[in-house]
Amino acid sequence: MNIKLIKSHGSGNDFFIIDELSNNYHFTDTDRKQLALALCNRNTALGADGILFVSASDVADAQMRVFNADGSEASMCGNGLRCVGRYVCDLLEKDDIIVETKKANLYVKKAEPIFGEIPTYRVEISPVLFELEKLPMNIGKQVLINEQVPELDSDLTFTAVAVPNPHLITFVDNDMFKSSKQKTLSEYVNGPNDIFPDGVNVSFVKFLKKGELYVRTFERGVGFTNACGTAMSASSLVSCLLAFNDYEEAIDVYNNGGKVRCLVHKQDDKHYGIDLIGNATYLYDATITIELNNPTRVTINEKNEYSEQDQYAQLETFASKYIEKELSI
Ligand SMILES: N[C@@H](CCC[C@H](N)C(=O)O)C(=O)O
Repeated sequence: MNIKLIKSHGSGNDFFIIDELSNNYHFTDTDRKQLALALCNRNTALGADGILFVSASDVADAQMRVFNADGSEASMCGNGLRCVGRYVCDLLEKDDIIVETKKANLYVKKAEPIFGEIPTYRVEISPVLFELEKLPMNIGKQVLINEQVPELDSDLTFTAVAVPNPHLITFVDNDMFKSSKQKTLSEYVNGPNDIFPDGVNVSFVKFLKKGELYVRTFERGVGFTNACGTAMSASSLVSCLLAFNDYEEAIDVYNNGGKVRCLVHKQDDKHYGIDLIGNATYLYDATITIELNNPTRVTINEKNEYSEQDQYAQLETFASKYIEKELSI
């Protein structure tokens, strides 16, 4: 069959958008999994961190489903939601929309750029859940905020939060980014283990100065990515909980693919909301031919490159120089 794709990215976290809303595709979940495994492979196919399937919704303007590169389905994707938000806003000729995701209907709005004239969207990250059973994380506790977990590491302190996909966050110093600790820990908690039976996204975070963080994430179902939107949102929230940053104040989050901005809202002692603001950049569109029952062979019939990445590259350069200076890496 022929499938139309748009290759997009948010902070260099890259995805194929497949529109099931306007095209007459009839995918099963096995097809979606197979498509993710086939198309996201960077050695044998076009390559991406995941696929964002856009479909009709009974309760919102559209529905987004996220499949990671390993074929697993995620409940949310912050960088992906900005890309889907742009796609659906353009399709419906609207400046703001509601997108149905696995666990919540989320507000998305076209926003003022945070760098140059780059297409920018603000997305709601919700719900925010600290109950460890929601991740799930099994360590015989109900919540974990800035505490040691001897089963995981003898020095680091961790916070666990679901937004609603699961995140394990630790604030570290510069040397930690040069060590292999994040890789070893992430591979352990994303392999067969009793603490995180469904795996978890693992972020190492550096507080740079008030209103600025650097976040590096090993994503469940993918590995190290340039950036993870929900991880940067969750890390911003944790930075407010730990009093590094302030609620309702902009937090610029640097990552290996650029920079986003987060705003953390404290509704009361138990309820929080986060806005994630950043680019939604299109790289190309393409039509491919693929057999769903033998998806290893992918033929690209047509590919049109967009020119907007040239402008985005200025933000990438700016962010990487800043990270190099601040972290000496
Ligand atoms: N890159 C995403 C998160 C994608 C899902 C994640 N790998 C998971 O399995 O939870 C983001 O920008 O939030």
